[in-house]
Amino acid sequence: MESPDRTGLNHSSLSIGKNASLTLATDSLVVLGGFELLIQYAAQKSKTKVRAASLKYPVESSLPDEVNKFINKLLDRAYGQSQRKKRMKVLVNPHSGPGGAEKLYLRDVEPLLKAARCNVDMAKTRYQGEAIEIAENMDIEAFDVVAACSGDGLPYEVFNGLGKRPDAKKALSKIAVVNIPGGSGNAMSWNLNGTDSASLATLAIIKGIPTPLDLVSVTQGNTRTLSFLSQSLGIVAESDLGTENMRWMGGARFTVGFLARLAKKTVYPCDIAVKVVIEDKASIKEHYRKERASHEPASERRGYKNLIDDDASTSSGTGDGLPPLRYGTVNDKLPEGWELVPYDKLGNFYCGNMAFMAADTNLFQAACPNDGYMDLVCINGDIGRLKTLKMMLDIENGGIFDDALVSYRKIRGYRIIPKHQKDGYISIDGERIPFQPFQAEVHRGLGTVLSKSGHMYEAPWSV
Ligand SMILES: Nc1ncnc2c1ncn2[C@@H]1O[C@H](COP(=O)(O)OP(=O)(O)OP(=O)(O)O)[C@@H](O)[C@H]1O
Repeated sequence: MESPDRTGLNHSSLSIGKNASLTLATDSLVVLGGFELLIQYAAQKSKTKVRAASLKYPVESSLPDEVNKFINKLLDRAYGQSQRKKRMKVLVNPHSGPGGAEKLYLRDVEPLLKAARCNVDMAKTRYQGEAIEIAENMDIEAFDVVAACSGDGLPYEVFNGLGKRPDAKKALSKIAVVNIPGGSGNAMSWNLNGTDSASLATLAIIKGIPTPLDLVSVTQGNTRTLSFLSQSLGIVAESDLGTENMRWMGGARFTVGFLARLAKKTVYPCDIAVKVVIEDKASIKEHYRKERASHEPASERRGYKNLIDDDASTSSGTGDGLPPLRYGTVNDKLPEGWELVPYDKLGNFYCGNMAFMAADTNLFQAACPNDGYMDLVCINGDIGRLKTLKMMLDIENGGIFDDALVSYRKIRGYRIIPKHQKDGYISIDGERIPFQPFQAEVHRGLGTVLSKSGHMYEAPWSV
């Protein structure tokens, strides 16, 4: 306590104008009376752009409690259940996208993160694979989020870096991996932020809700990698990976590549064994509706404890690293009950974990972030060009799920062995892997992302 001096004034208190004073309390500064209230917010500039803006109002109140209550209420409304002042490790791929992700970051992203008082630690990636190292070695206690300002390639590396740690399970559940779209393929952002606009995505992330995400282990040779988006073999993989020379086109390169290959009616013969869980489309619709209506807490959306399955008990494992593989690797003998079936006319094998594969490509209409299943689409390659073109249109208008020529299943694992073809394309999350047999299985809610809804994708076409 400070005692008044000879003038009779208390120096802990300073009058700063009409009805206003500053008071030094034991551990804080109490501002009484007239002062300014600063509100920083995202101003809508166009359909696809928001910008950081601020409003200042003089406040003439001698009741700081009243003002604080108002501020807290405002922030509650703005953030809901989302965490404020997120601590973010931001990785910018300077070579990403047609215009350069770095410029985009400085202009559209950073001012919003600052206005939201996020604690940002930004690094530019210097070479391919660096994001794996950064995620593998980061202090997970110091951050809530790793944000990749890039295409889908960098988030893929971040998941895999977190997966390499001895404390992988904890790291993957504590750190939310998000994408600020800056590449040419921004599927992750379409699914979770509902946009490929960098500024709108940043706003979605600032307000995002932690959401468990199923991750898929892919084994090939002696490697095990984590996939968060998709695995494909056939026309889609080829259209994506076989068109690197058309990168300047941006998203259109995919469609152009697809149409060029379609004209050839190519088939990609394979032997495939699948652990199917839901086989018919009516039951898949039922399952999807249940997921959409379910609001169980995030902690209940991880591991396999709720799944009724003969091999469920061994799935989560007790160690701190990645969960053990329930179905072994591609080098082991086929798991019990699996049967290799020849798909001699396969045109497209596409296994998805998210709903959108690109802008306007909501192929996996029944995909859910953490239902513990992968969605498998198989389409024959010999079905005729007109029908295939109709299918492409169906993807755009939400009719692909019900197309009788499309096989759609909810599965928990598979093995695929390409045959009668020396080389070809296999894509894991848009990255090319060798054209050799591989096996995949899903781990329920192993990873974490931020989403707008907290439990579903931002897809326009559900089932
Ligand atoms: N400085 C760098 N130089 C070269 N490659 C890099 C660099 N930083 C990151 N990369 C690599 O770039 C690849 C593409 O990453 P990104 O996440 O942007 O996905 P993308 O959608 O393929 O991007 P885009 O299609 O726009 O190039 C990743 O494999 C990543 O490791």
